[in-house]
Amino acid sequence: MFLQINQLAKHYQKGQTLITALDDVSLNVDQGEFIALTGPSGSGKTTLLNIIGGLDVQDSGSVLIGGQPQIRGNDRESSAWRAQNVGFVFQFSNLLPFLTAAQNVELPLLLTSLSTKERASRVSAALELVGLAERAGHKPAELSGGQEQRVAIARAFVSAPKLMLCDEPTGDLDRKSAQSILELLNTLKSEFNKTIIMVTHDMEAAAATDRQVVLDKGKLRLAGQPLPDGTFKAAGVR
Ligand SMILES: Nc1ncnc2c1ncn2[C@@H]1O[C@H](COP(=O)(O)OP(=O)(O)OP(=O)(O)O)[C@@H](O)[C@H]1O
Repeated sequence: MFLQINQLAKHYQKGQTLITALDDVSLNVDQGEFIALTGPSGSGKTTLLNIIGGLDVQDSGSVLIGGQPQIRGNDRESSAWRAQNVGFVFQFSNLLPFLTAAQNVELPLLLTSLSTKERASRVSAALELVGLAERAGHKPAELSGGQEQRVAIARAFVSAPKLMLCDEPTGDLDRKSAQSILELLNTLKSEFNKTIIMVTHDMEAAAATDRQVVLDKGKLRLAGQPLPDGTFKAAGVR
């Protein structure tokens, strides 16, 4: 089992109120699985994604990636751990506007010991993979929304993480661009054996994955095989 999430709980204190963001969440994910994480607004999806990726800390419970606990924090060691293990893709591409596509993709590699030449070769391979080799020298403002998201995926992929965590990656895109992003994520899964967890409100996007997991008020409710009409067949949470 590649990703093991055991009995996670997370609360936030907001004034006098204690908010339960995650309540006893357990989930196992195989290497090479593409999972959709769905559920109403405020159900804990982003909290779960951030805890898996080491950006947030749970109150209790554990997360093992490849059998190892995460290294958390904001220091160099935890940033390097994240670059090697987890690739993040967000709803908005968060590319740095003053850097070219290639320079944006290179960013996570600056934390590694790779040489300039090795970095350049990884960056071109990643841009090639997302179909944007010819746009390497373009700045984000010169790219379409879908292209920007492809660059963001190349940036998440370039450091060769086994796990890709995507928070509404198609949320800001038109249907056609969204479709091509979903195809790209499926390529990362099938050709590179990446494990992908994608938060989405879009049932069509969820149906493009292997399995849906639903959060409701911080509890994992159901997991099942998505059907083409966007509904899913209930199944036990593994
Ligand atoms: N930093 C924080 N401080 C206080 N409460 C928070 C914080 N982050 C999240 N929450 C609360 O925790 C709950 C879960 O939030 P989370 O962002 O994980 O939900 P979500 O399912 O991703 O929502 P959405 O679909 O709207 O993005 C919500 O009630 C939210 O208000």
